[in-house]
Amino acid sequence: MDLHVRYEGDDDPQKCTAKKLERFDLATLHSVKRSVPYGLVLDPFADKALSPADRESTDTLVAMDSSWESASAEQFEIDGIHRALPFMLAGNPVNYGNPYQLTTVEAFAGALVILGEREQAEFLLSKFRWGQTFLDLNEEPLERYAECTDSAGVVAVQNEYLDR
Ligand SMILES: C[S@@+](CC[C@H](N)C(=O)[O-])C[C@H]1O[C@@H](n2cnc3c(N)ncnc32)[C@H](O)[C@@H]1O
Repeated sequence: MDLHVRYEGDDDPQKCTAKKLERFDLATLHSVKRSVPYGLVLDPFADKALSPADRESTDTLVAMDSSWESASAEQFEIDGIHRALPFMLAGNPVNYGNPYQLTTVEAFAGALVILGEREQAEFLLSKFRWGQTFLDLNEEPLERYAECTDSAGVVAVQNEYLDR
């Protein structure tokens, strides 16, 4: 899938995972909203969870890279199909083990696995020393989300993890 990032640029560029993806030519960064192409927008404020059914709608995945401190619903006012990611744990050293607050590369990778593009997910994560940790931590839920047919199924699986 084509990966695009609405880039706010308020995080340390040395640590920013979107910047690193750009350096490897794996994602395109956009500093203005209007240049972001229409696609599936990874949006933690969205009402609907991403599911394999979304794969049919587009070949374009969009994330919004800003620091979590400044992330607001307004920043996600991007034209596209907005989806939240279901329960997953961060594998990066800054937020290790925390649910939902993923880095941009983790969000892309989790979404790609759910959408049936595991190879691309593994390739992105291979550029990060902790990348495999993300896949290991979330192996079982990711596999189960990827087997669901729709968003309701993904939410039902997610609820099993939240109830534990
Ligand atoms: C807030 S930025 C933080 C990026 C961080 N500075 C980095 O270097 O990767 C992470 C982005 O990944 C996506 N993302 C992360 N967790 C998500 C979730 N639970 N649901 C949907 N999208 C999510 C969103 O596009 C979000 O804006």
